[in-house]
Amino acid sequence: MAATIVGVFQPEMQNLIKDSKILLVGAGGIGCEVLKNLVLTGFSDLEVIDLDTIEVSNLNRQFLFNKQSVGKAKSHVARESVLKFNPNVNIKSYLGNIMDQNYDASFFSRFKLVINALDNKKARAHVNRMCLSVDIPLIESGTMGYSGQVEFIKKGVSLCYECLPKPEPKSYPMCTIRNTPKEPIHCIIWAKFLFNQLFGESSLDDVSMEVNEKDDLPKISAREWSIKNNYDPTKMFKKIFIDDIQYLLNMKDLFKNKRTEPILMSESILKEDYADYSHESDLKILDLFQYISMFKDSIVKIKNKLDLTNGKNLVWDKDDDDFMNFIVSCTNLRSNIFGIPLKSHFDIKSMAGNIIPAIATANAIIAGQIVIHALRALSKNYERCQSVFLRAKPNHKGAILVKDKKLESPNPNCFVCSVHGELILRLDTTRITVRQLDELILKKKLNMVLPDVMADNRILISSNEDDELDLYSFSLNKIQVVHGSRLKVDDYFQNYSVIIMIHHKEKATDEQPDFEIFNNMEDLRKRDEQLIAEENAKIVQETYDCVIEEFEKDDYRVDKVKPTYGSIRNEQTDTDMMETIDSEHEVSDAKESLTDSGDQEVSNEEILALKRKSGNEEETSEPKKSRFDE
Ligand SMILES: Nc1ncnc2c1ncn2[C@@H]1O[C@H](COP(=O)(O)OP(=O)(O)OP(=O)(O)O)[C@@H](O)[C@H]1O
Ligand SMILES: [Zn+2]
Repeated sequence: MAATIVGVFQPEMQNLIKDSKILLVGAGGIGCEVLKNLVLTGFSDLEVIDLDTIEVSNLNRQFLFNKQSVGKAKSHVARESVLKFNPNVNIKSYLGNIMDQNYDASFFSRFKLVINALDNKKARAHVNRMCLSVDIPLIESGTMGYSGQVEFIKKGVSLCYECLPKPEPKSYPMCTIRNTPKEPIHCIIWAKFLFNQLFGESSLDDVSMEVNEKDDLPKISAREWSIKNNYDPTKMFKKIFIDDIQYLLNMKDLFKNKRTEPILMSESILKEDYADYSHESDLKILDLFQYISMFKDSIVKIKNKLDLTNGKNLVWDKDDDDFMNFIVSCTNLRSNIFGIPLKSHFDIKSMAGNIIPAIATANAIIAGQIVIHALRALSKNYERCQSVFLRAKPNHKGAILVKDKKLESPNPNCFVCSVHGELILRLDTTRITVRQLDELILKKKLNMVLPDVMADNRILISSNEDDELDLYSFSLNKIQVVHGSRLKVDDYFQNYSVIIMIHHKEKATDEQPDFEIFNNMEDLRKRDEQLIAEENAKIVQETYDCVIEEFEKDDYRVDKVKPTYGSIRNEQTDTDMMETIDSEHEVSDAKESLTDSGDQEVSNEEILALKRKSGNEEETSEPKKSRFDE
């Protein structure tokens, strides 16, 4: 179109536009906009792939779709819609996962340029590796609310998608999730782990206890127990919300230090009548009996879905109503037990799905910039393909679209695009099994699809189904993978190889991560320093808690310290001050001044110093959010 209008592009560019075959990965919010732009610019040889079908919730911004398209494949409908703008364009559409083996190196090498319009790290990292392997330029993009970003990736010329570490989403200590939740988000995360444990992919994050049905029989996992009991909803309710809680209550030390003890529900609740919830608004908080009914219904419906998969695992999806009902009911039932405020279906869905509203205008701006980058990349004007950022608020020059000064060169230590990729994997070799190495570390964390692993010329993991290795259930040390072992890992599908050096570290507590990955020894050392600092802060905190506990007991009652506090907060009542002290009690901070104080010898000056410190801490402890990824 535009390319055929004389004067819009130089003849050379017109030819490039006409002759370039482009692959678009993703036909969602950004993808629809990009497809329309490409066609209107005059590109006439396009392929588009998306694994999903159209949902009603897509219609507000994915304007190539309408009500009649709901349930149909995004890629096919997007193709049909843009053909109405220009029927002479050659567009091929695929309903499929770009990580599927059909889309191998020979598939990718047919294109002049690939454009990513995806919504998850895993697929982005995979396309990055495929494009590096066949040396095809890639344009990577993403939006989050009003912000967005376009990046150009070319082997040896620019940073690749994995050159720099990506911020990790905020994580919570596993023991808080399993044992001592304090906020609704802890219960939401617990409910998502529970979903995976009962119906999804196995992980290290199991939350429901193993079951010992008879003393003389070995314990079985909650998943095995559920299968044995045919996912009976009443038995499941009793196990998860009564027996598991009783188990926690038996752990005497768990609820010291002002942690809220869970309240055990009486088994008589199991006999209550069904409480309908089907006509309630998503914005309303329901009563306990409605959540019990919702829980039981969701178990039955999800079990039916599980039966249809022929033994495969279910993958949690916020847009599946039964999965969401499971999360909502589990979250609120657990919150109720731990005295945590309940949340509406709407709020829980936003938190569980990490939902930040998608903004059509942000997608449109980013899609426009993608096509500008595409024209520059095709004419090999790489130096002008520096990253462009859409800002939620204007910068000091009043601009919302800002670009980097120059195109960044590749990171020479990148474990993906550098010649000799190496990584250090720190884990407890006595606890991590070969299966966990394969599924959780290589596939889930390092985004591989079909890894093969060798150590000392022995094959440990094979992507070839005919190789019967059967080492999956062994821990790494049992197969002589120990501190100092070097694993050679290849993913021939991604044409990607990396050496993984094993660093053994005993996992002492539940709170420690199951494994950590470092690019080099320097990063590992820095992490150790950080851990030591955190450990010291914890010791100081415990000392502080002891001192305050004594202080609150008798001699140092609030009325006795009033004069000192009164001079700062003279508007406060005694009860206000009691609350102030309590809430500061919770703030974790390094309170060095108290490390060697005697129990009751704490002075008011020291308390004041602590108050100031905890104030500072609160200002800087804002969690950092990860951008553009689920
Ligand atoms: N591995 C993959 N292969 C092919 N397409 C993928 C893959 N992973 C994600 N996608 C597609 O990328 C698109 C991303 O678009 P977008 O971010 O607008 O998500 P959405 O699912 O349409 O919207 P929302 O997540 O907000 O409901 C989706 O259509 C999704 O199906
Ligand atoms: Zn790289």
